[in-house]
Amino acid sequence: MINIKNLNKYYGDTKVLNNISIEIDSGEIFAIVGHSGAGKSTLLRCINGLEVYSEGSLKVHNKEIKNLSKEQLREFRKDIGMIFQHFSLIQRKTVYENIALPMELWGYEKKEINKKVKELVNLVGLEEKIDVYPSQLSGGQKQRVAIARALTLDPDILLSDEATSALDPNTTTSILNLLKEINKKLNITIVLVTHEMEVVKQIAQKALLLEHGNIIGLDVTEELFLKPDEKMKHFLGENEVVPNKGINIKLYFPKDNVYQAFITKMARELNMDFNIVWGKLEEINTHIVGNMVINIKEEEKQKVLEYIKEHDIVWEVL
Ligand SMILES: Nc1ncnc2c1ncn2[C@@H]1O[C@H](COP(=O)(O)OP(=O)(O)OP(=O)(O)O)[C@@H](O)[C@H]1O
Repeated sequence: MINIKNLNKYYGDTKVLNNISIEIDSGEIFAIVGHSGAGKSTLLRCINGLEVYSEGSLKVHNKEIKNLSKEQLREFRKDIGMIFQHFSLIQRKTVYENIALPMELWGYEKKEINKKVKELVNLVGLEEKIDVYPSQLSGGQKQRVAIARALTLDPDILLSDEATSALDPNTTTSILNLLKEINKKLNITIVLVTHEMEVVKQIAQKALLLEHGNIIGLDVTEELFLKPDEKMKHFLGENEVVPNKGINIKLYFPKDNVYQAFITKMARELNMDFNIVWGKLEEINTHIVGNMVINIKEEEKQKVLEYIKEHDIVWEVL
């Protein structure tokens, strides 16, 4: 649905996106992750034609965005909703009027607007706030209004630029749950930009890691977190401190694997003790994944590795 190939973008002489190639499938929730200044927003804005890219190709529904005329671009943007960190609501308009705005601008009839706004207000759970002004809403409620407004023209893509960055963790979770619901119910592809790993873990099926305009990771979310490479570890700020005596083995537990049972069973069946020196379990996309570092004696290395291999566990010796 969105195909980006060898994309480069410069601001003046500065290259801010370097050789970006990604494919985003229809119905996917795709995260673009990176620290401040990595180029996330620029990439997102290239997708809806708000920024022009210097080199390479960016196709949405097989249309090369840089070849679209002004009029075509206007039509194209109708199919793309966008939400922002600071909601961008109009303060002197009510919730109803804010949501109705895109349809009014496109000249829809009042009756049709009314039907759609009511439907969307219901979807985002703000029926009781329909006639209030943004100043009377919490941050989470404001973002709900912005989401409803982004959906009025029935887009098939929703772009989200740090939409939860101004919200507390509980409100963030409720907004992410709403986005997941919208993704499923309306089959909308969601591309979201964030600097928060928690957001990626909670919602994204695939993620792209950007650093200084370069791709440093691109994978299914579970894979990225399950077995992070050196760049990813650096990115996450993880430093594993392990004993310098004996052998340290890191075990990766993919989804659906019963990690605790494996560890205790291995100890029992091999009749040996080992230390768990490091471990982390997390929920990613509603699956429990994690990794654990065990420390064993040099002479036990072979039998432990044989056991691990038999049980189809991903591992590495540190
Ligand atoms: N209009 C512009 N003109 C010149 N340079 C720009 C412009 N917009 C962004 N930049 C630069 O491009 C780089 C990427 O910016 P971008 O906003 O895409 O990063 P980001 O990852 O979204 O960061 P943040 O989360 O801080 O917004 C930065 O170095 C930024 O200073």
